[in-house]
Amino acid sequence: MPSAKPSTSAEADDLYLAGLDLLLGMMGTPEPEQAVEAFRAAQAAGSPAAAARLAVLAGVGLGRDQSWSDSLDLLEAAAVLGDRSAQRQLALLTSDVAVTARIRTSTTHGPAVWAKARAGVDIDAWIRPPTGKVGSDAPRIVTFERFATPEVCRWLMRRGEGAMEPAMVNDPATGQPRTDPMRTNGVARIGLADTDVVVLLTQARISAATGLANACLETPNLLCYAPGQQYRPHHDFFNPAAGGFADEIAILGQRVATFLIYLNDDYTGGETDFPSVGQRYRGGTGDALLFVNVRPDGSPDPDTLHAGLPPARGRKWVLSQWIRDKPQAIG
Ligand SMILES: O=C(O)CCC(=O)C(=O)O
Ligand SMILES: [Fe+2]
Repeated sequence: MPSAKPSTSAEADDLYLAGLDLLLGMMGTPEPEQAVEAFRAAQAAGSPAAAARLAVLAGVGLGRDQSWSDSLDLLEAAAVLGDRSAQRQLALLTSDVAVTARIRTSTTHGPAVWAKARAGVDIDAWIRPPTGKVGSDAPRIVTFERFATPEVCRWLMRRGEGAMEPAMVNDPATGQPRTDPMRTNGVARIGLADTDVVVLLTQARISAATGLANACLETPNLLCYAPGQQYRPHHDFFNPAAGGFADEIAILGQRVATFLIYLNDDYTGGETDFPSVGQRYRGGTGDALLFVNVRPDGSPDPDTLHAGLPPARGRKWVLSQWIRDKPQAIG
C-alpha cells in the first residue's frame, strides 16, 4: 500500500480512479476488498471522493464489514476534505437544526461544523421500524405517513434528474427487459456506482418498515411520470407459469413486496390504483406505500394488480423499491 505521506492531488486522483476500476470491475471481476484498500490510500492522499466511496462501502458492507457508524465517520471525513455531496448529505441527515442552519447560511466551514453535523445524526431513528396503517389485509397494503422528510425527497428527486431513461417491462416469454406502451414513464436506477449514504439509509428504513432483509432489496428505481405517462395495470411478481421467468425466480427469487415513496405532491391525478381491491392511493410528499405481492403461502397474489395512473398536470416522482425473497447481488 502506498505510504500516507503528503502527496499531490494527481496521486490522490489516480488512487481513487484505481479504486473505482476495482470496485466496478472495469478490468474484469469486481474486487471490492482491493477497492477499499485503494480508496483508503486515496483518502490518505487527500481524495474527498475516495472518502465518500468508503462511506458507501461501509453502509453496504461491501469489501469490508457493514457499519453505519463508520459510514457516517467517513462521510464526515469526506465533508472535511471538501466533498460537496457528503456535505449536503450530512446537512440533511443531521437532526441538529442549528448546524443545518449554519451550513445553509455559509459555504465555507471548518471541520468542527462537520463533526457537529455527524454527531447529530440519529441512526437509530432512521432504522427504527415506523408505524404503518393497514389499508387492506388481503392483499396486504400498508401506508406510512411521513416516511421520508421533504429534504430527503428533494435529494432523491435530484438524484434522478438528468438520469432518466425509458422504463422497461420484462417480457414473459423471454424474461428479457424491453420497452412497452404499457409503461411510458421514465426511470433512473441507483446502482452501486451512483448510490450514496442517504439512499442506503432510506433502503435500511424500508427494510425496517417491511421486516424484510436489506440484502433482499433490488437496486432502487426513481420513477418520473410526465403528464399522460403511466404504468398500466400489472403485477410486480414474476409469474411462475410464464416460461421466461423460471431462471429469474430460481436464481434471484420472487418479488414478494413493493415499497413506494411519494417524493412530491405538486401534480394532479397519478394515483397508484388497485382495481381488484377497489382502492387508490396517493401519498403526500414523503408518504410511503407497501404492498405484498404474494399470499402468506408465498404464491403470487393476482389481486395485487395495480397501475401508476397518469398525472393530468405536473410531474409525479416516486422511489420504487422491489423486494425479493432471496439476497441480491450488489451492483
Ligand atoms: O407509480 C406508481 O404508482 C406505481 C409504480 C409501480 O407499479 C412499480 O414501481 O412497480
Ligand atoms: Fe408495479
